Amino acid sequence: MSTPAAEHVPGLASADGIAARARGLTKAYGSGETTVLALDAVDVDIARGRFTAVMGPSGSGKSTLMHCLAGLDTVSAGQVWLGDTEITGLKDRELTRLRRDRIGFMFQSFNLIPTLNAAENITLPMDIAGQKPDQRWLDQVIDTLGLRDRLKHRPSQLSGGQQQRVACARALASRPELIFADEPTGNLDSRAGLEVLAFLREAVDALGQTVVMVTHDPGAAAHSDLVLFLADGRIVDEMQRPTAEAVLERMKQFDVIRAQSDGEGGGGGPSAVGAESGSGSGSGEK
Ligand SMILES: Nc1ncnc2c1ncn2[C@@H]1O[C@H](COP(=O)(O)OP(=O)(O)OP(=O)(O)O)[C@@H](O)[C@H]1O
Repeated sequence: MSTPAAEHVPGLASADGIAARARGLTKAYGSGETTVLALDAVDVDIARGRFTAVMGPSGSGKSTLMHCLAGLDTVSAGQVWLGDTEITGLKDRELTRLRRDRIGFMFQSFNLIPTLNAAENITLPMDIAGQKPDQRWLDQVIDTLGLRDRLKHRPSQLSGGQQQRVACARALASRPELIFADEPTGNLDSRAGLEVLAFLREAVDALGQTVVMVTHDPGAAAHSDLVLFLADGRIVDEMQRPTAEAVLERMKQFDVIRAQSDGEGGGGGPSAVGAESGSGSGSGEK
């Protein structure tokens, strides 16, 4: 599936064009000498109706950023909004409800319930919440994902790709404002991975969903509209209309900089990264 051109210019979208926003988002783990600064004053806007990928070296803060944006983790400083709702400062119960009602999640491990069939797995979060699915929407999701003839199958009777499609349908079922996908193709072979990426793309293009995906795979990132590059807890670059080759080239620069800073005895901070970057836009949140 081809990736359509991104019209969105990060940082310039109108307020209602932003699905999630962070300002000065800082997350430290531990205390004293063992403190790890996982996120260092990150400013980011996630555009509504777009597919955003988050990339960066291992330990750069990708999962932490996703968890803080999704209200799965508390922040040390800064503010996070989902739409117009500031989620920093919400109580646990309010956060749980907000996640349940407004966010969909897809993880590397599909997290399907083995004793439930595909249809039951898809609607489980809504059933638990006592919500009735919008049947027309659900039908559209099931047909878009090609799951119609698999609904009565249990996870063990489905291939890995089909299981991930069920997980994708489950994330979409309640028509959430925002879908977070953490390495959604990590456990799949390349063909099944491509299928899932095509469906996420379709969820954005045909169903108008907003997707944020953390990935290590330049080929996966190439399905997005915009790639945000993290290094040492900061967004150091971004690339619109990414191609796998351009993303790979950009990622190689991280390795070069890391090798250089290792050679110098460490200390190559984010400011050392990300000057020129091929197709990077150079604008927006840095
Ligand atoms: N619960 C935790 N306690 C202490 N440190 C943590 C915790 N979670 C993450 N970190 C640290 O925060 C930093 C960012 O971690 P994070 O998992 O967000 O990185 P990542 O980019 O997602 O990495 P990977 O690509 O390896 O999954 C790392 O240095 C990590 O060791």
